[in-house]
Amino acid sequence: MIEAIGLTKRYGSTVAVDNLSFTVRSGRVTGFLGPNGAGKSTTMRMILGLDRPTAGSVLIDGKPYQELRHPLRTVGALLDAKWVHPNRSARNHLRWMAAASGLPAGRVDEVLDQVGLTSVANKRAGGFSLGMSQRLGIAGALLGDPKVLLFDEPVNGLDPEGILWIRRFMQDLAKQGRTVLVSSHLLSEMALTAEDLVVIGRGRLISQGSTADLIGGATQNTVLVRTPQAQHLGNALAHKGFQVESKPDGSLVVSGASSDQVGDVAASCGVVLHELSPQRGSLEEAFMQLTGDSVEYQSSEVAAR
Ligand SMILES: Nc1ncnc2c1ncn2[C@@H]1O[C@H](COP(=O)(O)OP(=O)(O)OP(=O)(O)O)[C@@H](O)[C@H]1O
Repeated sequence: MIEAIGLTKRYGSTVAVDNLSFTVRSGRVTGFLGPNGAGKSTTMRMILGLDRPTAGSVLIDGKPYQELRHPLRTVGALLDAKWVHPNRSARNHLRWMAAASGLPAGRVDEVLDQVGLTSVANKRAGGFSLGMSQRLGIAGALLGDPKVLLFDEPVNGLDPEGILWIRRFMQDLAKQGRTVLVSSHLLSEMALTAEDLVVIGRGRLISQGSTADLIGGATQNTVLVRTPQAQHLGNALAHKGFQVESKPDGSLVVSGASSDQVGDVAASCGVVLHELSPQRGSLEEAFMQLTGDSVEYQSSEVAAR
């Protein structure tokens, strides 16, 4: 578990992280979201003891990083996948990491296997594709078999296959009971990967909770209906107090009603339905709704909305 309590970081007059409190539970993937400059990387660095909070604290399994008895066996991180010696092989890079951290060399081949790099273990890491570099970075994070894992933008620049691999891998790590915190700009990807979300803006907490609740709370669910008797059904729904919008293609979008309610109204007035589908809001919509005022540099078009 990760617990931030009143976490604050100032760089001169810039408040990068501002009295931030949140909890990241074990056994789930938690997405860490926020507009550019929101303070995600700074928060991750403070979790890892790489930056000292100006005020407040952040605890890993109840302790600040500096007080962990076996830090690398407790928490692993992928912050920058290109952080390798280009001429070292993947295996030697990990051997060097293991030796520097007092971890058993036997872990190296295990983690190479875990991330699917065994066949290229003796190849120069400098020649690796971005996807392979990310896998190597993840292997490094796993060396100490930690219960807590942090990934900063792990899917940036990856192709769909690489993105899918990382998604499944993170979900598997969480299923093993680990705490997995992952920051990403790819919201649709986060909606699929993360069960919980922590959303920040301008260094402050905007929202935290389950992905489903966050999307449900910040967006409106509607029901799309297609029927050859649109006018008749539209009138009946409006009569029931539901809000109905007619689309140019003749379909109806009903707000304030469940698909069951719309179906019941249709049946009660003998209307034939060709489609009845609940429309859920997306994480993109929820994110824009939640972070609208927290974007550091906004285009005038967005700002004017
Ligand atoms: N070492 C530093 N010195 C001064 N200001 C900093 C430093 N590190 C971060 N900042 C500032 O703190 C704020 C938060 O930055 P941070 O990189 O944590 O945000 P982020 O959410 O990770 O952004 P992005 O999504 O763009 O990576 C920004 O205004 C940034 O300019």
